[in-house]
Amino acid sequence: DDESRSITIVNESGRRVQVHWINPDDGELVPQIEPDLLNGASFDLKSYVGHNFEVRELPAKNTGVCSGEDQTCGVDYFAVNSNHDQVIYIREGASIEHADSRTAATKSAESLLVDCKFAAKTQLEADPQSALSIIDLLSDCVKNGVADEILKANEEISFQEELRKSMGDLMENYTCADMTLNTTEAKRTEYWEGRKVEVMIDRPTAKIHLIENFVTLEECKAVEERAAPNLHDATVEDGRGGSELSEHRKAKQAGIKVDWDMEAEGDLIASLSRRVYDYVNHVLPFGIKENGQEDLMSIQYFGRGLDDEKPDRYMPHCDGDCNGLNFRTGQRMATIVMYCDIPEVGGQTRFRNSNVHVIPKKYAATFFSYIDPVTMKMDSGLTEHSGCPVLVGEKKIVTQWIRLGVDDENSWDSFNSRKEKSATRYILITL
Ligand SMILES: O=C(O)CCC(=O)C(=O)O
Ligand SMILES: [Fe+2]
Repeated sequence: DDESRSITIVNESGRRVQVHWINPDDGELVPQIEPDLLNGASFDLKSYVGHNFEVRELPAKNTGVCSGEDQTCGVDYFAVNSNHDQVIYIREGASIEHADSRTAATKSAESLLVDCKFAAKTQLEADPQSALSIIDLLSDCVKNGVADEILKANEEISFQEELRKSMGDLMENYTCADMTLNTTEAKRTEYWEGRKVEVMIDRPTAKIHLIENFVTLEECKAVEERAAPNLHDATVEDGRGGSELSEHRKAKQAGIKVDWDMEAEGDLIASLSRRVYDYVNHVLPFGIKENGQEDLMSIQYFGRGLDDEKPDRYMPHCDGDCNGLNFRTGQRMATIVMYCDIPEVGGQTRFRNSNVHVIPKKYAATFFSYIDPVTMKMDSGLTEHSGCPVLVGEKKIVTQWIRLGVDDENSWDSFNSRKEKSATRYILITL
């Protein structure tokens, strides 16, 4: 959980030491490594923020005494803090140096400043009147140093991200096929209007929530009835503003217009749709309205048996932009997938890059958003997701893709038809 930390303990004291956890209830010393930690050795300790430890030097085996001047054994203490990458260095006389992600960052900031300060001082000594240009010199020096550090960190993040994505890619078919895999454990549980909400991912640009009892049997029936006459093969964007059939997305679908005039009379579809926007507005500070939004979408996957080679499925994709760049007005930034019918085999919703695996639960919903409402930057892949192959039974979901920056005058299709216009031009040129 959020409070657990893995701590590396490195013994550089020149002696054997013993490491004890101090039980806060009775002060009892609980050994963490048996029989002791040899000089030059290290081990990883699983602990929690706030836990206290004692490190004690052990007497030398041959002399029976410790290294201190009066032959006393050195003792020191440390507490697990909330930073990551904590390393406890045990130095001479068992004195402790506690390093972590913050001290490492502070150290590199310090060493950066030392060089800049030196340059500024040299300049000041050469020309004591040049205060202004020294400020420039100093700030340029710091700016360049910080930029270099950020660049290095970002380079590392990109490298790790590539690794994680290629592993997710490789794992997709295995994890979909693994019927023993359960829904991933939540980070924490919340409640929304009496419904249990499991928070799976909570990052500035990416949130994934599972909400129980989001939709009712009656609402599911109402959607299914309205969808039935319009069900057709699902399509994907063809990259030129149009749409096309694809192995990427094999399912039936039908758009469902919400009759907002009927909301006051308690129309089932309108009240479901209202709940969708209420939830989005509960999580995100945009005050989203229904005007100009996409229709609700009924998506239905049909199982044709365990050895179907081309089962209904929805291959990994992002619903909106997931390139880490700025949000574009009128585009999607959140999705709610509601589960009406659950297949017997297959049909999990899977977020491969964040290792969130969801076994659909009847009437539950998966909410995810892919925008940082503060910086307006888009997610860079954590909300990429798929609908695993449906092999036995039927999976019927209702999806709402939620856009930002649409209204009656600028409805969602006006943002897409701009692309379609250029697609028409493209076709004319190729003809
Ligand atoms: O079928 C699923 O579980 C995922 C559906 C989906 O990706 C979508 O509707 O955008
Ligand atoms: Fe999707």
